[in-house]
Amino acid sequence: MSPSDNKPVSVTAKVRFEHIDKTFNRGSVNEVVLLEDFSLSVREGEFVSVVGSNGSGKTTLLNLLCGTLFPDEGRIYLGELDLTGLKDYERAAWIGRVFQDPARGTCPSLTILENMSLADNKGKSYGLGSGINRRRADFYRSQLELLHLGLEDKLHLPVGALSGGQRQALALLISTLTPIELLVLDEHTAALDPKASDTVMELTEKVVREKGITTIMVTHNLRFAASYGNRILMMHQGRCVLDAAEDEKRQYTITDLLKIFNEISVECGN
Ligand SMILES: Nc1ncnc2c1ncn2[C@@H]1O[C@H](COP(=O)(O)OP(=O)(O)OP(=O)(O)O)[C@@H](O)[C@H]1O
Repeated sequence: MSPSDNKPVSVTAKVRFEHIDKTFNRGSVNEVVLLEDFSLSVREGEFVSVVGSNGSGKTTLLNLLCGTLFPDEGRIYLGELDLTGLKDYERAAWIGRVFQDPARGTCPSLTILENMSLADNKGKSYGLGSGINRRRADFYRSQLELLHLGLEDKLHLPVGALSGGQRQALALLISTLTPIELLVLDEHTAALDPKASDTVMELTEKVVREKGITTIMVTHNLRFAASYGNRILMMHQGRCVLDAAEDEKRQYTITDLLKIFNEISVECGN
């Protein structure tokens, strides 16, 4: 099935997790009962930051959303589209994901132009002769200019020659090159130095705002979670222990978030 066969009738990007159960290694000594009757709804255009303790289930939520994991029970929707049984590649036309490792979003041996051409063809059927779309080079240059990193003059440079920050900025751009409905950011600044992570975070907000993409960002950086986006979720042991949006979210300082985080950890004996 090609993704276009299953395009949602509505273009709303509202995400719904409905009554999700997820247990890893069921029946073994390593069994982890992570999600039980977990439900969550994200409105179209929301930029949600997800924070929480190690092992609280943040990445699992993203994996369930992107189709690299499947729930034991429950359903996951993107707008009207039931994603639950779709494989990751079947969801790729609608969902862009940027990973923690800058090496995962781009191919180092290919040039910036080649990487962008590949991303441009995401979700389309390939025929002989497709590949680098040189007529799109001007469009790629205009997109790269948005980053203000000078990459528009380096279209023929192999991506492996870029710094981690430049590469992550490119991965962000590439993941949003085609008109996706949901952007998933999986600790995408965690491997960068403080300056590069600030730059990538500023670019993230710019790209998300300009393209109006519904975004879910997992981060351990409470400063980013407090400063960016319009909703914050704090996860602990497979549950949302804090969910604040808009004005309520703006009331939370980093100190408040840290306090809640520490209180929850102490309550649970961590
Ligand atoms: N594929 C898997 N197989 C077995 N257990 C898993 C798998 N994926 C996640 N888990 C377990 O589920 C729990 C939640 O993991 P998850 O990676 O979602 O947490 P997280 O909140 O993203 O943590 P971190 O902040 O450390 O990245 C952990 O106990 C983890 O070991």
